Amino acid sequence: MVNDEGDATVNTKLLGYDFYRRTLGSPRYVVAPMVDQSELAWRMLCRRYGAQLCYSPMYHANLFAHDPKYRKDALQTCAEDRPLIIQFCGNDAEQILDAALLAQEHCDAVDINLGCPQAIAKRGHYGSFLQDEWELLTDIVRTLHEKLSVPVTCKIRIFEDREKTLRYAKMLEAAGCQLLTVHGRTREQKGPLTGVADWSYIKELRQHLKIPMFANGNILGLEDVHRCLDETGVDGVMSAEGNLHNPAIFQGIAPPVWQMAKEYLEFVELYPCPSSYIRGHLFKLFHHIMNIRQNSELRDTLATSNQLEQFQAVVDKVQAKYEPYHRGEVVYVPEEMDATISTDKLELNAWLCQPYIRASPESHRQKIAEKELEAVDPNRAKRQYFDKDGNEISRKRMKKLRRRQRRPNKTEAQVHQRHERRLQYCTACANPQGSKCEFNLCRVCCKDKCYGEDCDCPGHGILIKSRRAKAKHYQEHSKLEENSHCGVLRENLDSDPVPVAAGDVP
Ligand SMILES: Cc1cc2nc3c(=O)[nH]c(=O)nc-3n(C[C@H](O)[C@H](O)[C@H](O)COP(=O)(O)O)c2cc1C
Repeated sequence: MVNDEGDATVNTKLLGYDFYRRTLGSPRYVVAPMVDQSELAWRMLCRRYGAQLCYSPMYHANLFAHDPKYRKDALQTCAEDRPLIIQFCGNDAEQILDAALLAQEHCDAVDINLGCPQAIAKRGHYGSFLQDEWELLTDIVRTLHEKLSVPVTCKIRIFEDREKTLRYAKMLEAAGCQLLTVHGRTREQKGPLTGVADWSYIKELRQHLKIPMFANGNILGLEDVHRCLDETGVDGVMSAEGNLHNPAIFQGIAPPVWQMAKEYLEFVELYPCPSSYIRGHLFKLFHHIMNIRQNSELRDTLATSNQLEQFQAVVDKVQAKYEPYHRGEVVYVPEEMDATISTDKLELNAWLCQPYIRASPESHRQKIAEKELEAVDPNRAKRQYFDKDGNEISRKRMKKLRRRQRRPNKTEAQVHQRHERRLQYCTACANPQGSKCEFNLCRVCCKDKCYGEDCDCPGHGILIKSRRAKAKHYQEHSKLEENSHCGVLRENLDSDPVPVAAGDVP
């Protein structure tokens, strides 16, 4: 394993698919590296519920190499915590190597984080902010590949440019990367602009690379995992947010949140971790419950808890309140959501582990636009809505689009495709066109046209011309009947009032 100079040689370690199959055991279900969230206690819970490989949170190579306390906390693991990949960030080959040499006997591979898009990564010059420094990356990956006794792996984001993404991945493979995780989003897709990951890039890389690959992004349930495996041809699928909301995601079940929380806290008793991690996990698990207006006190209690007993008490309260509904002993009347937190009105089955569906980047842009307009003209802002192409649309239409985007298991492309199929714009304004309109207009413009040009649109049910003709007919043929019919006529017209102009019905 180790040569005369103390260096591990590449000849003695398993590489590529041998490493994937024999060392890792061909995992398909992978828990992502998550700062402050993929700690030992959580990993153990996930393994119990079907995770076949876990990543550690990302560690700073420099701190790990030089701060014994940081390293001791980071290396918290146990015999059952395998297979395990430990992830580092850094921008210096020797520094990362120093850290990795100290970690290698506690894990099955060392991963380099090349995907982090956060401002802190920009300041520290690591993660996705290295994705244009191919010489440096070659140096880092090659050094680890040559000097470690375990394989080196990488986690990347895509470039918008497909061809560049492929060259990037090939460069890492050529430098010695033995397994590549591809997060199908660009560096710019983060925070409220996260949006949907594009698996087609991952599929393309899979067709050109020889090393094993994991796909990451858009995994909200087990059906997504299998769809992703089928669509991209990758070897495994990695989940982060979906896993935090449902640690049993890889078993395709939705257990009650208190069950997962209790089991997690039992692992925390065995493998302690900072209270901030625990709070983070419980807030994620209880996301849907904590959004309910009546639970605001519970939310405050959890926010200020920092002892294991306090966390257990919160879990007990959640269980006491929701278990009778879960058992069917009491009929659940959906509760009202806190409007300051969620745009949904009611929450259904909030006590079951379920994914959190992020708002789309379009609705985020919409909110920003509304705020900006509000600042200029408070009355106008409330009336302005835009679709993803920037066209102004009605409030009703906007609500419909938002509802569609919140529907689980639909990629943005699918939602958009359906929307495109049905949605044509009015030729006179940016509102949606009536699907049967004679003049390719929205209802309002169509009505204006029919009034102004004395015509009918049966598609919209706007029959101005016919009604006026009918009115004239009555006027001309029965002076006597006119008054009695006029009332009926008016009644008929009320649903679609025709302005009474000179020469029209009096
Ligand atoms: C709480 C949290 C912490 C994360 N920490 C890391 C990390 O340490 N290293 C890393 O490469 N990615 C990290 N990520 C990104 C995820 O690994 C993953 O790439 C991203 O969330 C997309 O996957 P998802 O759609 O399944 O959430 C983190 C994500 C979350 C939500």
